[in-house]
Parts: sequence; C-alpha cells; structure tokens
Amino acid sequence: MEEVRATSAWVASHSSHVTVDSEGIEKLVESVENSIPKVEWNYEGIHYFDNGPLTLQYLFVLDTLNFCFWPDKELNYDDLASGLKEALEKDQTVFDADRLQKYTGPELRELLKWPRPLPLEDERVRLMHEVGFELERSFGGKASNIVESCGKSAAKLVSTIARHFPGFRDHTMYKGHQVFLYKRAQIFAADVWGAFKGEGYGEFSDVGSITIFADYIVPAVLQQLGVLRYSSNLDNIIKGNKEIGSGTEEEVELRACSIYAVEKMRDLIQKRTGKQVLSVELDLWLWAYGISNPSLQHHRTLSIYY
Ligand SMILES: Nc1nc2c(c(CN[C@H]3C=C[C@H](O)[C@@H]3O)cn2[C@@H]2O[C@H](COP(=O)(O)O)[C@@H](O)[C@H]2O)c(=O)[nH]1
Repeated sequence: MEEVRATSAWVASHSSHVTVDSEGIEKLVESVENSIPKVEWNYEGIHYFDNGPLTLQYLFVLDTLNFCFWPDKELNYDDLASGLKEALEKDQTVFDADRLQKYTGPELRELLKWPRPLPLEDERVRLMHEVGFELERSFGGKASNIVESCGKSAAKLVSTIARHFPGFRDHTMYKGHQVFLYKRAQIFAADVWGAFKGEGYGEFSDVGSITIFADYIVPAVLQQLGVLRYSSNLDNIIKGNKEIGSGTEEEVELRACSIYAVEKMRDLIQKRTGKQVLSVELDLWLWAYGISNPSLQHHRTLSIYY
C-alpha cells in the first residue's frame, strides 16, 4: 500500500481544489487523542459470518459490489450487506464461482430483493462474472484460497487482488502521474481482518499498512470536521448535488487528500500520545460518523471503485 500512500501525498501537495488543513488536523486530534471513538466492525449487525471460508466468499462478493449507492435515494450499503447475507443463508451455493459467472441484472435484483434496477447494474453484473471467472481459473473457485496464498500479509492480499481482478484496479491519472487508491481491494482486507477479529483468516502481520478507503462518505466527514477545505467552486458543485466526472482533478483530489489527511492524523496521534492507531480504525470511526449524519452532502461521481 506504499504506492497508495505515496501517490496520495503527491496529489495533496499539487492539489488545486482541495486543501488539507494542518491546523484543522491538530484541532481534531487534540479533541479525540485521549479517546478515539472505537467502532466495532459489523456494529450494524448486517454481515454474514460463520467463522469459515464461506464468510470470505461472502465478503469478496460484497466488496465486488461495494460501490455507488447514492443514485438511488433509498439504497444503502446496508441493503447490499444484509441482502447478500440473507441470500447466502437461504442457499449456500449462491456465490459459487460457476454461479457468479451467470447472474443477470434481474437475478441480482431478486437476490437482494431490490424492487428496481440497481445503480450501474450492468457493471455490477459484469464484475460478478469477472470475479467468478478468475476465482475459478486461478483460485479453485474460492476466495479463501486468495487469502491463504498471501501469507498473512494485507499488502500482498491487496496487490494479489489488483493483479488478478481488473475491476479492483482503482487507479487514475492526475496531472500526468498515476495515482493508486485501491478502495475496494483494501476494504476487503479490512473486512476480513474485522470479521475474524485479527485471527485465523483475519490475521495480518501488516494491517497497519492499509490506508483509509476513499469513498464518498469520508471526504464529506473530513470537510465537516475542518480537516479538508474546498475551493468555492467545488463547494458549490457538491452543495448543488452536481455530478463530478470520474478521473477529474476534483474527484481525485477529494479521494487522495482524504487518504493523506488521515495518514497525517495518525502520525500526529502517535507523536503526541505514543499510541499507534490504525487507519482502518480511524476509517471506521469517520465512516460511521458520516453514515449517522444523513444530512451530510457528499460528492457524486458515477464510479465502480467506491
Ligand atoms: N470508507 C469507508 N467506506 C465504506 C465503508 C463501508 C462499510 N464497511 C463495513 C465494514 C464494517 C462496518 O461494520 C461497515 O459496515 C461502506 N463504505 C462506502 O460507503 C458508501 C456507502 O454509503 P451509503 O450510500 O450512505 O450507503 C459507499 O461508497 C461504500 O462503498 C467503510 O467501512 N469505510
């Protein structure tokens, strides 16, 4: 994940529309350093868990589809997580690699019990096929084999997923530089770590190498907390709910500056308190805070990455 960290820092230092406010970081860290809110993974109780390999199959399918909920005002991440959970509880073969390769849009909707077409439904179905095909071709059909092949390294897990599954290659060009964000690949590693509580399949010697997951909730939270500042033009676009194109400077800056800012927070917490805090833990706190504030306005980009 060094490339995520390094390229996000590069964006932050060349940024035109988003500023990381060091004073804002200091104030926020000062207010939370002695009691960083601890949020339990699956605090919502919406995820499937059976302590075995089927949980990994579930999490991998979940993070294959873990993007772009906002175009449907009523659809949330929770609907995806709990819909897939219920489907798996009813039929343990729903995420078998051969079945993943055959789903149609209407079948996916039926699986999730969603009454209308999903946002970016064709892409969701295409990605399920891609995942089913590559799982079968290289991993005996099982997501657990991906995890087992990574020798307890989260960084290796992320790079293995990015190498094998094109849909997880969350990267872009920014001012002539390639920038890596790897949101869904990293969140899969974090979900495995969280679900298994850092043990068994979830034991990673380098969980600290994971950065936050640059989605559309965390940037909005960081802006609200005074850590990010937007240009007035960008502020108007977000407040006006106007779409921001995928790969535009604005979009890349929102995501990369969020990663960079949380890394800075983490460094400062360590410097001031001597305590090591993980970016995954900061992410879960910030994300849960954002989700509990539905009035928070976030940027709107049609993307398969987040
Ligand atoms: N940074 C970050 N982004 C996250 C998550 C999660 C869920 N993680 C689960 C794992 C354990 C916990 O118990 C969580 O339930 C989803 N998202 C993103 O949010 C957006 C959905 O928003 P809305 O449209 O309002 O549902 C969408 O981009 C989605 O990809 C996270 O943890 N961190």
